Amino acid sequence: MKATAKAHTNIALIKYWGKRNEEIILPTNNSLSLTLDGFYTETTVALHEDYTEDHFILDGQPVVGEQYKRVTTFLDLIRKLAGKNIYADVRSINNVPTAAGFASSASGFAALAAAGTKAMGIHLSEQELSRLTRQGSGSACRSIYGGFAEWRMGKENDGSDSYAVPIAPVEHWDLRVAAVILSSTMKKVSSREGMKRTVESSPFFDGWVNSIPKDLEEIKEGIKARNMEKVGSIAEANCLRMHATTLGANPPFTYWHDTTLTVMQTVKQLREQGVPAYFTIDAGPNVKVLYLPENEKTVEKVLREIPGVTDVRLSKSGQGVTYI
Ligand SMILES: O=C(O)C[C@@](O)(CF)CCOP(=O)(O)OP(=O)(O)O
Repeated sequence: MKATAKAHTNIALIKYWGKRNEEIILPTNNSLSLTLDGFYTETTVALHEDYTEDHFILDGQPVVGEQYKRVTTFLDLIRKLAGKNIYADVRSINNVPTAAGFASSASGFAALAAAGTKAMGIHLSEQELSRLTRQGSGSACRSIYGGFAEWRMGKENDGSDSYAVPIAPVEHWDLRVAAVILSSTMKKVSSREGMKRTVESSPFFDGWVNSIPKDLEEIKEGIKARNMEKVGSIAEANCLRMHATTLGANPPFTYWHDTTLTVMQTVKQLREQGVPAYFTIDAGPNVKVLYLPENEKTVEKVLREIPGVTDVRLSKSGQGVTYI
């Protein structure tokens, strides 16, 4: 059996930052994201009776090591669900500028979960697919849906109630995102390592977690009302609170470098000039800027002129996972 699926990456407006369970990936807080049209992964899973292990080709290159291990471990979950001990040839094409700091693992694991379950003959609801995808990479569970999605952390220890739910479809609001790509040679602390260190050692972590419920409630009201100022300011403040936790970790760290700060200041200047733009930053130096369609030309021009910016990639909100 063979199946192909396409999934888009997503940008968190309320960040997932902290795990309460590393093994099955359970978070310390709810999160909320916007699925993006511009960046996606297409994955084909083909089952082979004669294989004794999985084969994984990413953008034409065989994958080995840690990345291979994460994929084959994830496929074990699907094999267990299907009650089949069969291996697969997995081929993924990433249309995600990994340099853009987008978690290509988000679109990658969502596409893999969809193609893998279909190839194995398992029919999951979107909620069940999101719950499975979560165990590949937390943020990926939100990419099952298009538009705005919320990952509910759940209360159970087995993860049975930890999955994403749709908040508003793509058609609800044409909110745009510009991925500002910076030339960065910084050694990155992975989101997984960064979260772990922060949870374990940052005195600011509890303040971060306690701030989420109010942020989440208010940003959902803002999305419903298509209120750019409300959604943008909450997203920006939430991102700053997330990154504040890293400064308090032991050893302290930050994902930002000089150009990151310049972009943040430029976004604030755009607002002072009457252009509603807001930034958010994930586990890397790159900045994502939220803006409205009517301001696209101004926003792109201003961002491209910032020294140290190597590219600006524009995206609309995108669809959830689809089968090709
Ligand atoms: O996307 C967000 O909510 C915020 C972040 O991007 C960081 F800012 C976290 C992404 O974490 P992920 O790569 O999903 O971790 P995994 O579960 O260890 O694979």
